[in-house]
Amino acid sequence: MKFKLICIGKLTEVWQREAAQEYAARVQRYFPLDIVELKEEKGGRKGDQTGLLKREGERLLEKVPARTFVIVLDERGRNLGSESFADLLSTEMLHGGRDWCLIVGGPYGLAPEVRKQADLILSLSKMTFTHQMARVLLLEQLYRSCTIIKNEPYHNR
Ligand SMILES: C[S@@+](CC[C@H](N)C(=O)[O-])C[C@H]1O[C@@H](n2cnc3c(N)ncnc32)[C@H](O)[C@@H]1O
Repeated sequence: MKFKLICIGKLTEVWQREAAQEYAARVQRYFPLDIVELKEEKGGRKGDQTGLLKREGERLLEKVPARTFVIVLDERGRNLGSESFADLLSTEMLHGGRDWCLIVGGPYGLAPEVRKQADLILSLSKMTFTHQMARVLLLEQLYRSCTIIKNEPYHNR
């Protein structure tokens, strides 16, 4: 089993890159993780956000491997506790056998066409985070799930 994380936009600050690298390295102790960073489309401030999201979405969907379990990150999605998220991962490992493809949108979110491809639309909170923060939080939750599955002390349950 492996993870592919597809993100729109860069981590602009050093502290964001360091946090993402730290948690990505921790996840990789358990599973291979490929992070693909796609360029943001320009022009959102001029008002054509629908067109921008559509173009971003088309590029993004080209990177989604076939037969993966697709998790789209969106604040309007399903809220899962960390242990439920870990259960989902463990069930997929034991019975599903599919790799996971996780998608974080850009500053203007994600096109409906991307959400339609989701097996799960996952919310980290009802609050909105920057795409950079969402990436870091997701990586931390992936790492946390790995430690929960292995019954390691990080989660302190
Ligand atoms: C700044 S947010 C986009 C906000 C945009 N206005 C929207 O309505 O989706 C950038 C990306 O970060 C992720 N994100 C931000 N907050 C999130 C949350 N609470 N739960 C899950 N993903 C979130 C999503 O993938 C989102 O597309």
